[in-house]
Amino acid sequence: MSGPQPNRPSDTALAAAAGRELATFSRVLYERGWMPGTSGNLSRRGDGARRDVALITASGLAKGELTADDMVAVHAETGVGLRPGAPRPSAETVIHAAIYQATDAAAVIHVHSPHATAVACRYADRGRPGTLPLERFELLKGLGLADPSRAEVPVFPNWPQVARIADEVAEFLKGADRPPPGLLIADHGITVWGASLAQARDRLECFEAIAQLITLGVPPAGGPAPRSSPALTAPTFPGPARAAAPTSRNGHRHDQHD
Ligand SMILES: CSC[C@@H](O)[C@@H](O)C(=O)COP(=O)(O)O
Ligand SMILES: [Zn+2]
Repeated sequence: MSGPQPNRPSDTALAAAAGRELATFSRVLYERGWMPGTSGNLSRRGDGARRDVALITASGLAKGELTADDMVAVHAETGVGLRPGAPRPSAETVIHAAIYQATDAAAVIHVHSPHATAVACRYADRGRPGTLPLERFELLKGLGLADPSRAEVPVFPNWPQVARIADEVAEFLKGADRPPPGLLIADHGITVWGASLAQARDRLECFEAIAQLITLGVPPAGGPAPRSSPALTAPTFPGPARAAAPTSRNGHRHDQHD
């Protein structure tokens, strides 16, 4: 994004390219089922001299059908629209702005992916922000953490006033020492950031895959999963090389070690 401050992203070739990139990522995430209805929003911050500007998806549109003209230029760190009368920016622009203000992020993605949303519902500390500790998961290495063995993922209440969520996000990020690049909103979804849309998307995939394991019964932290967890009972495969393991009356398989 260079040249005069864009009123619409199509005002400059670079802004149009950024708008197309946002539309492409949005369509792919929509097609995964992570942006049902008109949910979800994406933004990308300008480079260099254009760092004060971010392009964000317009509010209330089907996120699988966006074009570059459906992106709105806002002030990156306040979320204030740069052109009155332009399409309305995402209702959650202030959350993106809080992240741009407190981190080095150049892209932010918010989706309602099912597993992250389920985990956000289950681990919410009702009425106040909390954190969900994550340990052990190999995919923590995909989050760019200083210490990939552990992350404390914040979980925020889904206040009806988005500005209140944004204030709590800003407060958390201000006080956190190298926080993970993602946050959960109870009963709502997940927001993830990175140095590019591709990096934010990769991190989002890692968060969602970890959340899927948690919804399958893997404890988020604190040692290995209990052997008795029904969702984690190992499948048995028939074959001549190994006799079937004896089974106790409660149906649990006794492992044989040879
Ligand atoms: C389909 S309602 C979902 C919205 O309330 C919101 O959570 C959301 O993700 C999309 O808001 P938007 O203003 O379109 O960016
Ligand atoms: Zn949302």
